[in-house]
Amino acid sequence: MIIYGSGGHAKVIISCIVANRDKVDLIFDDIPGRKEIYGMTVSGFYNSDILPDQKLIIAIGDNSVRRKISNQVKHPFGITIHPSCIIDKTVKLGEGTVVLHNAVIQADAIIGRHVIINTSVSVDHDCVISDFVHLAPGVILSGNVYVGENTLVGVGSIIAPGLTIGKNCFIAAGSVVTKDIPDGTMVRGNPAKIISYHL
Ligand SMILES: CC(=O)SCCNC(=O)CCNC(=O)[C@H](O)C(C)(C)COP(=O)(O)OP(=O)(O)OC[C@H]1O[C@@H](n2cnc3c(N)ncnc32)[C@H](O)[C@@H]1OP(=O)(O)O
Repeated sequence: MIIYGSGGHAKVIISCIVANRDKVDLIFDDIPGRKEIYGMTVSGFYNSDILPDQKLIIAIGDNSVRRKISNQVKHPFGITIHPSCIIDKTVKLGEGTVVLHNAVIQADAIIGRHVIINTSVSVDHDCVISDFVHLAPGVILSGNVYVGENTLVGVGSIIAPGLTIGKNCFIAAGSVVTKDIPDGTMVRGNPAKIISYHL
Protein backbone atom coordinates (compact mmCIF):
# COMPACT_ATOMS: atom_id res chain seq x y z
CA MET A 1 0.00 0.00 0.00
CA ILE A 2 1.12 3.57 -0.70
CA ILE A 3 0.27 6.28 1.82
CA TYR A 4 -0.20 9.92 0.78
CA GLY A 5 0.34 12.11 3.84
CA SER A 6 2.57 11.77 6.88
CA GLY A 7 0.80 13.56 9.72
CA GLY A 8 -1.00 12.13 12.75
CA HIS A 9 -3.83 10.59 10.71
CA ALA A 10 -1.24 8.77 8.59
CA LYS A 11 0.19 7.17 11.76
CA VAL A 12 -3.22 5.68 12.56
CA ILE A 13 -3.68 4.40 9.02
CA ILE A 14 -0.22 2.84 9.02
CA SER A 15 -1.05 1.20 12.36
CA CYS A 16 -4.16 -0.24 10.70
CA ILE A 17 -2.24 -1.53 7.68
CA VAL A 18 0.43 -3.09 9.90
CA ALA A 19 -2.24 -4.77 12.06
CA ASN A 20 -3.55 -6.42 8.90
CA ARG A 21 -0.03 -7.69 8.18
CA ASP A 22 -0.06 -5.65 4.98
CA LYS A 23 3.00 -3.73 3.87
CA VAL A 24 3.47 0.03 3.55
CA ASP A 25 5.51 0.28 0.35
CA LEU A 26 5.89 4.05 0.11
CA ILE A 27 4.87 7.30 1.79
CA PHE A 28 4.40 10.51 -0.20
CA ASP A 29 4.05 13.95 1.34
CA ASP A 30 4.12 17.28 -0.48
CA ILE A 31 5.13 19.16 2.68
CA PRO A 32 8.92 19.58 2.53
CA GLY A 33 10.94 18.46 5.53
CA ARG A 34 8.92 15.44 6.54
CA LYS A 35 11.55 12.70 6.60
CA GLU A 36 10.15 9.93 8.76
CA ILE A 37 6.89 8.72 10.25
CA TYR A 38 6.18 5.65 12.36
CA GLY A 39 9.76 4.55 11.75
CA MET A 40 9.28 4.71 7.97
CA THR A 41 10.98 7.00 5.45
CA VAL A 42 8.87 9.67 3.73
CA SER A 43 9.72 9.78 0.02
CA GLY A 44 8.66 13.37 -0.71
CA PHE A 45 6.38 14.71 -3.45
CA TYR A 46 3.74 12.56 -5.10
CA ASN A 47 5.01 10.85 -8.25
CA SER A 48 2.56 8.85 -10.34
CA ASP A 49 5.39 6.91 -12.02
CA ILE A 50 6.52 5.14 -8.83
CA LEU A 51 4.80 1.77 -8.25
CA PRO A 52 1.97 2.85 -10.60
CA ASP A 53 -0.14 -0.27 -10.03
CA GLN A 54 0.12 -0.23 -6.26
CA LYS A 55 -2.96 0.89 -4.31
CA LEU A 56 -2.85 4.21 -2.48
CA ILE A 57 -4.69 5.69 0.49
CA ILE A 58 -4.85 9.44 1.06
CA ALA A 59 -4.02 9.73 4.76
CA ILE A 60 -5.13 13.31 5.29
CA GLY A 61 -7.92 14.17 7.71
CA ASP A 62 -9.02 17.43 6.06
CA ASN A 63 -11.92 16.53 3.77
CA SER A 64 -11.31 19.28 1.19
CA VAL A 65 -7.60 18.49 0.90
CA ARG A 66 -8.37 14.78 0.57
CA ARG A 67 -10.86 15.55 -2.22
CA LYS A 68 -8.39 17.81 -4.07
CA ILE A 69 -5.61 15.24 -3.91
CA SER A 70 -7.94 12.45 -5.05
CA ASN A 71 -8.43 14.32 -8.34
CA GLN A 72 -4.68 14.46 -8.93
CA VAL A 73 -3.67 10.93 -7.96
CA LYS A 74 -3.19 8.40 -10.77
CA HIS A 75 -2.70 5.29 -8.60
CA PRO A 76 -5.66 3.00 -7.89
CA PHE A 77 -7.15 3.60 -4.42
CA GLY A 78 -7.06 1.03 -1.62
CA ILE A 79 -9.19 0.42 1.46
CA THR A 80 -8.01 -0.48 4.94
CA ILE A 81 -10.08 -1.87 7.81
CA HIS A 82 -8.58 -2.48 11.24
CA PRO A 83 -9.05 -6.11 12.35
CA SER A 84 -10.83 -4.95 15.53
CA CYS A 85 -13.75 -3.53 13.49
CA ILE A 86 -17.12 -5.21 13.14
CA ILE A 87 -18.60 -4.64 9.70
CA ASP A 88 -21.77 -6.39 8.60
CA LYS A 89 -21.41 -8.38 5.38
CA THR A 90 -24.11 -6.25 3.68
CA VAL A 91 -22.12 -3.02 4.08
CA LYS A 92 -20.72 -1.34 0.96
CA LEU A 93 -17.43 0.56 1.19
CA GLY A 94 -16.10 2.93 -1.49
CA GLU A 95 -12.50 3.14 -2.69
CA GLY A 96 -10.00 5.04 -0.59
CA THR A 97 -12.07 4.61 2.57
CA VAL A 98 -10.54 3.74 5.93
CA VAL A 99 -12.30 2.07 8.87
CA LEU A 100 -10.13 2.54 11.93
CA HIS A 101 -9.69 0.78 15.24
CA ASN A 102 -12.79 -0.58 16.97
CA ALA A 103 -15.39 0.88 14.59
CA VAL A 104 -18.76 -0.85 14.04
CA ILE A 105 -20.82 -0.60 10.85
CA GLN A 106 -24.23 -2.25 10.81
CA ALA A 107 -26.38 -3.84 8.13
CA ASP A 108 -27.01 -2.19 4.78
CA ALA A 109 -24.98 0.92 5.53
CA ILE A 110 -23.45 2.49 2.42
CA ILE A 111 -20.09 4.21 2.87
CA GLY A 112 -18.79 6.37 0.02
CA ARG A 113 -15.31 7.06 -1.38
CA HIS A 114 -12.41 8.43 0.68
CA VAL A 115 -14.48 8.37 3.87
CA ILE A 116 -12.80 8.26 7.28
CA ILE A 117 -14.62 6.08 9.81
CA ASN A 118 -12.38 6.95 12.74
CA THR A 119 -11.59 5.19 16.02
CA SER A 120 -14.61 3.67 17.84
CA VAL A 121 -17.22 5.15 15.50
CA SER A 122 -20.61 3.42 15.40
CA VAL A 123 -22.60 3.60 12.16
CA ASP A 124 -25.94 1.88 12.49
CA HIS A 125 -28.18 0.13 9.97
CA ASP A 126 -29.12 1.76 6.65
CA CYS A 127 -26.96 4.86 7.09
CA VAL A 128 -25.62 6.50 3.94
CA ILE A 129 -22.26 8.25 4.28
CA SER A 130 -21.29 10.29 1.22
CA ASP A 131 -17.84 10.74 -0.33
CA PHE A 132 -15.11 12.60 1.59
CA VAL A 133 -16.96 12.55 4.92
CA HIS A 134 -14.98 12.29 8.16
CA LEU A 135 -16.70 10.69 11.16
CA ALA A 136 -14.28 11.62 13.97
CA PRO A 137 -13.45 9.31 16.90
CA GLY A 138 -16.38 8.19 19.02
CA VAL A 139 -19.16 9.44 16.72
CA ILE A 140 -22.45 7.55 17.01
CA LEU A 141 -24.85 7.52 14.07
CA SER A 142 -28.26 5.98 14.77
CA GLY A 143 -30.05 4.04 12.05
CA ASN A 144 -31.05 5.59 8.71
CA VAL A 145 -28.86 8.70 8.98
CA TYR A 146 -27.70 10.40 5.76
CA VAL A 147 -24.46 12.44 5.78
CA GLY A 148 -23.70 14.64 2.75
CA GLU A 149 -20.34 15.02 0.99
CA ASN A 150 -17.36 16.62 2.68
CA THR A 151 -19.01 16.92 6.11
CA LEU A 152 -17.01 16.56 9.34
CA VAL A 153 -18.89 15.03 12.24
CA GLY A 154 -16.73 16.07 15.21
CA VAL A 155 -15.39 13.90 17.99
CA GLY A 156 -18.02 12.20 20.16
CA SER A 157 -21.08 13.62 18.39
CA ILE A 158 -24.38 11.75 18.37
CA ILE A 159 -26.89 11.86 15.51
CA ALA A 160 -30.51 10.83 16.19
CA PRO A 161 -32.23 8.30 13.90
CA GLY A 162 -33.35 9.09 10.37
CA LEU A 163 -31.78 12.55 10.12
CA THR A 164 -30.20 14.18 7.08
CA ILE A 165 -26.93 16.04 7.62
CA GLY A 166 -26.13 18.23 4.62
CA LYS A 167 -22.95 18.45 2.61
CA ASN A 168 -20.01 20.64 3.69
CA CYS A 169 -21.23 20.78 7.29
CA PHE A 170 -19.15 21.00 10.47
CA ILE A 171 -20.68 19.27 13.47
CA ALA A 172 -18.65 20.49 16.47
CA ALA A 173 -17.23 18.06 19.00
CA GLY A 174 -19.76 16.60 21.42
CA SER A 175 -22.86 17.77 19.52
CA VAL A 176 -26.17 15.97 19.90
CA VAL A 177 -28.00 16.43 16.60
CA THR A 178 -31.78 16.08 16.86
CA LYS A 179 -32.92 17.81 13.62
CA ASP A 180 -31.91 17.80 9.96
CA ILE A 181 -28.90 20.04 9.25
CA PRO A 182 -28.85 22.17 6.06
CA ASP A 183 -25.87 22.17 3.67
CA GLY A 184 -22.85 24.25 4.61
CA THR A 185 -23.67 24.91 8.23
CA MET A 186 -21.70 24.64 11.46
CA VAL A 187 -23.63 23.36 14.46
CA ARG A 188 -22.75 22.65 18.07
CA GLY A 189 -24.20 21.82 21.45
CA ASN A 190 -26.91 19.62 22.94
CA PRO A 191 -29.32 19.91 21.25
CA ALA A 192 -27.17 21.11 18.35
CA LYS A 193 -27.92 24.63 17.07
CA ILE A 194 -26.70 26.36 13.91
CA ILE A 195 -23.74 28.62 14.72
CA SER A 196 -22.82 29.78 11.22
CA TYR A 197 -23.29 29.24 7.53
CA HIS A 198 -19.62 28.75 6.82
CA LEU A 199 -19.69 27.68 3.15
C1 LIG B 1 -8.20 11.99 15.54
C2 LIG B 1 -8.77 13.39 15.57
O1 LIG B 1 -8.37 14.22 16.34
S1 LIG B 1 -10.03 13.76 14.50
C3 LIG B 1 -10.48 15.40 14.88
C4 LIG B 1 -11.69 15.81 14.14
N1 LIG B 1 -12.02 17.18 14.45
C5 LIG B 1 -13.01 17.52 15.30
O2 LIG B 1 -13.72 16.69 15.83
C6 LIG B 1 -13.15 19.01 15.50
C7 LIG B 1 -13.48 19.24 16.92
N2 LIG B 1 -13.33 20.64 17.29
C8 LIG B 1 -14.39 21.33 17.67
O3 LIG B 1 -15.49 20.85 17.51
C9 LIG B 1 -14.13 22.64 18.35
O4 LIG B 1 -14.98 22.65 19.49
C10 LIG B 1 -14.48 23.87 17.49
C11 LIG B 1 -13.64 23.85 16.20
C12 LIG B 1 -15.93 23.89 17.13
C13 LIG B 1 -14.12 25.10 18.29
O5 LIG B 1 -14.51 26.26 17.54
P1 LIG B 1 -14.00 27.71 17.93
O6 LIG B 1 -14.79 28.67 17.12
O7 LIG B 1 -12.51 27.72 17.84
O8 LIG B 1 -14.45 27.80 19.41
P2 LIG B 1 -13.76 28.67 20.55
O9 LIG B 1 -12.75 27.83 21.21
O10 LIG B 1 -13.36 30.02 20.01
O11 LIG B 1 -14.99 28.86 21.55
C14 LIG B 1 -16.06 29.76 21.27
C15 LIG B 1 -17.19 29.41 22.23
O12 LIG B 1 -17.80 28.19 21.80
C16 LIG B 1 -17.72 27.20 22.83
N3 LIG B 1 -17.43 25.93 22.19
C17 LIG B 1 -16.31 25.61 21.50
N4 LIG B 1 -16.41 24.37 21.02
C18 LIG B 1 -17.60 23.89 21.44
C19 LIG B 1 -18.25 22.65 21.26
N5 LIG B 1 -17.69 21.66 20.57
N6 LIG B 1 -19.49 22.50 21.78
C20 LIG B 1 -20.06 23.50 22.49
N7 LIG B 1 -19.48 24.71 22.70
C21 LIG B 1 -18.27 24.89 22.17
C22 LIG B 1 -16.59 27.66 23.75
O13 LIG B 1 -16.75 27.16 25.04
C23 LIG B 1 -16.74 29.15 23.67
O14 LIG B 1 -17.80 29.54 24.50
P3 LIG B 1 -17.81 30.97 25.25
O15 LIG B 1 -17.81 32.00 24.16
O16 LIG B 1 -19.06 30.95 26.03
O17 LIG B 1 -16.55 30.97 26.05
